[in-house]
This record gives sequence, structure tokens and C-alpha cells, in this order.
Amino acid sequence: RKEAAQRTMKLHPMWQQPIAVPGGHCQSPIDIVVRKSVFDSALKPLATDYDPETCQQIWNNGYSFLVEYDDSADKSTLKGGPLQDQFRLCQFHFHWGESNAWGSEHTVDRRLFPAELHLVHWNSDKYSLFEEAVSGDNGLAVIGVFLKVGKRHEGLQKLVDALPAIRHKGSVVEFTRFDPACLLPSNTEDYWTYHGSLTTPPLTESVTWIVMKQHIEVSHDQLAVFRSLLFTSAEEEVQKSMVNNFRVQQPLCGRTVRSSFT
Ligand SMILES: NS(=O)(=O)c1ccc(S(=O)(=O)NCc2cccs2)s1
Ligand SMILES: [Zn+2]
Repeated sequence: RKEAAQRTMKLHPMWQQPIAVPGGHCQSPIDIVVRKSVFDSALKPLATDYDPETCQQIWNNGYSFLVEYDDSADKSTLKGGPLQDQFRLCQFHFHWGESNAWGSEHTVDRRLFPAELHLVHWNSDKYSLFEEAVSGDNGLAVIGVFLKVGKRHEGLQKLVDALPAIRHKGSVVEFTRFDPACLLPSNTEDYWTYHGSLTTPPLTESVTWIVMKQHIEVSHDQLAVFRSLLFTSAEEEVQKSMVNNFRVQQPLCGRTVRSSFT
């Protein structure tokens, strides 16, 4: 009877957890239907103020790789855009495919990109720790940036060069003086924004998503190094390539996606 129950409840291959959160009506990612987005003239340009000195480490958490920042003070911050409060950068990470044909979490008119960058921030006006903000109202703001394959991204190369040292799940290395602003597109005025969730457990619906209209370019070889990472730790006998670490698009459930541009 347990096996039958397991079969009927769709389990995500990665987490062995239910894909849909029971009762979740604000889940992410979504497909952004451009012609259904609503222009809002009150939406301001993003105001990022990142301090590279707060960059601390890079590590493989068995699902993606994360560059973590010291968020014990308001040193690397995000304001403006659709936000009323000040948010602190705590980490950034990526999602990508096994091929350049797919890999992003959000899509634009069903268009997939080879990868997507997420810069994760928490509301330091309302909360005192990331852990509190994760499940709090208006707790998080995540900037999503699409990656396309093209010319080499010079700023990304320092990060790419650090990846072989964290091939396995659980590995951590020191990583300092990296300015995440170099990963933002030149145009930070044009974006879509909507209310959604984390795209991995705990899947909490505390996220103001800010998805940039303009993508950044990285080279095929740089993306290939992402794919050389492993989901598995050094002890596991079967090594699995870290690819396709994205969640499928979720129902919009009547939400409105606003755009900062016409
Ligand atoms: N994809 S996303 O930005 O909606 C996040 C999901 C979970 C996040 S976490 O910061 O709580 N955990 C660290 C991470 C887990 C998986 C990738 S990063 S961020
Ligand atoms: Zn993410």
C-alpha cells in the first residue's frame, strides 16, 4: 500500500519530496506571459549597493553552488524596484541544464534559457536573521537574471576557476572580494516582478521575485564547468553530474506579473 501511495504522489527526483506544496497558490518559478504582464509606472529602478568585502565563501550544497556573503550588517543591500524595505544580500547561486537548450527556472513566453542566476536577499527592516525572513511575510527578494551562451563573461571567470575545488556536495572554499554587481545586466530598469516562493524546499511563499528583462552572456566553456560539478559527496560510490537543477514552472493561480517597462 505504501508503494502504491508513493507512486500516486508525484515525487521530485531530486528531493524525494512532493513537487506541489499542499495548498500552495503562490509557487515559483512561473512562465512570464509578456502580453499579460501589467505595466506599473510606480516601479523604480533597482538600487543595489554591494560591498565585495562581504564576500566570504563558495560551496556545493548538493543542489547548486552558492557564493555566500556576510549579512551581519547592512553592507550589501538591495532597495528600490518594487520594494518598500531594505534587503540584505545573503547569497547567490545558479540553475542550469545538461544542454544549452534548457536550464532556467523562469521562462518568458515559454522561452527557456540555458541557465538562471538568483541573488537572494532578506528584509533587514522587518527581520534580524535570514532564517526568520525565509518563512516571514515580505521576507525575501530574489533577483533572477537569465544567462545566454555567447561571449565569455570576464567577471564570472574568477567564480568558474573556483568550481573544481568544490566538485563534491559539502565542499567549501574561501572566496573573497567578488562583486556580484558584475553579474547584473547593464539595464537594471527593465524587469518583471511578482509574488512567489523559493523554488527548492522549504518552498516558502515569502519571495518578491524580480526577473530582469535583459540577460547576461557567458561562454559555452564557462557553462561546461558548471556541469562538471557533482550532486554527490566524495564518499558516494555513484557520482552524479550536477545538471538540470531547476524546478518546473508552477501554476500562476490568478497572480499578476507587473512590468517596469512598456
Ligand atoms: N532558487 S531560490 O532562489 O528560490 C532558493 C531556494 C532556496 C534558497 S535558500 O537560500 O533557502 N537555501 C539555499 C539554496 C538551496 C537551493 C539553491 S540555493 S534560495
Ligand atoms: Zn535559485
